[in-house]
Amino acid sequence: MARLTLFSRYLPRSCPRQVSAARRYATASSTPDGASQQRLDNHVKLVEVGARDGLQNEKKSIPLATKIDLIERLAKTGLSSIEAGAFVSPKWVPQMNNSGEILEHILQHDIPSRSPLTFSFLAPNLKGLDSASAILAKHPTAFETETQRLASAAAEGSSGPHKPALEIAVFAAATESFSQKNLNCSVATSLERFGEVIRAAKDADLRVRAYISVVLGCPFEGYDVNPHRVAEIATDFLEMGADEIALGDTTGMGTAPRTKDLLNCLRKAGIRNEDIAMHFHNTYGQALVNTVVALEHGIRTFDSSVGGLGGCPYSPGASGNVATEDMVYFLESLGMDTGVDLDAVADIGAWITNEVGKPHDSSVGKAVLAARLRTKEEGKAGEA
Ligand SMILES: CC(C)(COP(=O)([O-])OP(=O)([O-])OC[C@H]1O[C@@H](n2cnc3c(N)ncnc32)[C@H](O)[C@@H]1OP(=O)([O-])[O-])[C@@H](O)C(=O)NCCC(=O)NCCSC(=O)C[C@@](C)(O)CC(=O)[O-]
Repeated sequence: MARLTLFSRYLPRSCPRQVSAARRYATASSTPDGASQQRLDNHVKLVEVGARDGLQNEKKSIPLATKIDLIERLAKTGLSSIEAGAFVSPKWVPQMNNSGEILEHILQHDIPSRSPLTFSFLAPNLKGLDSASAILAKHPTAFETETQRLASAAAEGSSGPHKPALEIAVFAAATESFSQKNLNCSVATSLERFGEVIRAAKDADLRVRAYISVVLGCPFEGYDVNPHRVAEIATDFLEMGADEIALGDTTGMGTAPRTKDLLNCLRKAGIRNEDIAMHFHNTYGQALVNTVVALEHGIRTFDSSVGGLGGCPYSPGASGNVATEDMVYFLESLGMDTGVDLDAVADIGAWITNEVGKPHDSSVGKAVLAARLRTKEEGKAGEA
């Protein structure tokens, strides 16, 4: 395993309060015998969120064909988890309005990929889950349930074509102000609704991801987000049956010391690293530094967005998620294995940012493409 010592001398502040140690939950990341499935070695799982988080704020309607093309291109790069859409109110997020057609497409076509795929869709309430479930019901054998996905993953040498697995994602906030703006309700009300969604999704044997937004800074309440509140919400989600907690640094306000503090708080609350994913936005350019902190802590699942697509409607000037290209290059330079083809992702980043008319926001992506062009030109000059 790669040795990461950059922040090993950093001493976190003490965590003054813990959530009840008596709380109990078992997530689907546990095998029946209790052994953790996640390999805490040098493998890092990247969750590609460009097609949902990356595109949801675009004002101009992006054609369905472009979204499907993006998802299919990403699937060929070695990325195994792809967030593909959101069953949210079209009045709130019009760009996600054709998520049902995207799900239909995924279920009706064999999407070529290097590894078994999981596609994730957001659902803010039972109405959203019902819309997704109605489509799944039309194609009951076209996808793997969570039980089937775990069995396939456990099967030695399982190769050949795989049906995709489906995941439902719910999303609460760590602050009341953000919850009101994003979900039009309090955190407590949102958790009640998400409890219903999670129960129904688990009854349908679907994997559930639970986001908590603004964990390291809120556009309305500032930097001082209470890490204990984050730990409480994460614990609530796990008790409801969520399989994974995705910690959203929505505004990119997170810093290395506060990332460390937050993760220590979650650890003291009994939340396991293998149940946590980090979702960093790069607005302040801190995403890779915070990634090192999380890696040192033992986290091995990170979200990213091809080309650095994205933004936050409530954070003026917010840039997108950390770019997938930057994450692949950075993680592999540390000796970690992502399984993702950097060249292929760099091509997709250039293509989709051009399609959407956004600046290409991946330093690594641009550098890879420039280096490739230079090599080609030198080759031509050599031949002449
Ligand atoms: C939660 C609500 C619906 C409440 O919105 P509301 O207005 O309070 O709810 P409502 O129940 O009064 O519904 C309003 C209208 O929306 C419809 N509606 C209601 N639900 C649905 C649904 N599921 N699908 C389709 N339509 C729906 C409903 O039928 C109704 O239509 P009308 O009767 O007026 O014609 C709304 O606030 C909403 O959709 N919010 C989602 C906002 C969103 O998608 N934000 C972005 C995702 S979160 C994120 O990006 C952060 C993350 C995850 O990336 C991590 C990070 O970076 O932090």
